[in-house]
Amino acid sequence: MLDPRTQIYLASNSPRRAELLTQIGVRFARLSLETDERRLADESPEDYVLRIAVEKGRAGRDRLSRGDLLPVLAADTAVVLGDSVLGKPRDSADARAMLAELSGRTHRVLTAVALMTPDQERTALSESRVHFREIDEEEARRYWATGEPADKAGGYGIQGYGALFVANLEGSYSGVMGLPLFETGRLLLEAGIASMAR
Ligand SMILES: Cc1cn([C@H]2C[C@H](O)[C@@H](COP(=O)(O)OP(=O)(O)OP(=O)(O)O)O2)c(=O)[nH]c1=O
Repeated sequence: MLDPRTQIYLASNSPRRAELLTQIGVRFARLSLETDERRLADESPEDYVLRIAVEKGRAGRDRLSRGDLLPVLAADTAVVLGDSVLGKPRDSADARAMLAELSGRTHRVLTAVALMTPDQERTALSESRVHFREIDEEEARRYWATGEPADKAGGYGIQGYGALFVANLEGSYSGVMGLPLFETGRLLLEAGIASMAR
């Protein structure tokens, strides 16, 4: 049974998104999702993450029973290097190739947030720039063995061992981790949902 104090649904399987939403004191229930995350030909990285976040939000809303009017929040994160968008690594070789590409360079992390209310779809986009120090093959191998890269866009987690690679971050730490809290709090407020619940 749904706790009557629940404010929104979080349409996400990501434990990080749940952790971040808890951080700002929003009372939520989770909806799990299966989403096709393929990028369309000629789709910009910005359009791509926004489209996927909206699709996740709509899929979540479609799962609600009739008459359930609680808003649905969803997000999508991509690591962008030049023209390429790095998703989650397929395997060890893919993950090590991603780290080799990111090594010693600056990449962007885009996270789109979508908030679906019965009468409106609101979106926000967070962009961060992350500079990695150089990472050698041996370290990339050890990093894969920790299990951390497997389920993360770009094959790293800034909130974990991945912090060791981040020489500089310009933007939103929570956005890189998967849910930009400033933008999320603003969207929630626009929809009349208060954070900082105790
Ligand atoms: C870059 C980076 C990504 N990530 C994670 C956040 C997201 O969970 C994941 C990006 O994949 P997403 O497809 O955005 O999300 P997801 O499939 O994990 O979850 P959902 O059910 O909401 O679709 O990478 C980190 O945890 N730390 C990081 O530093």
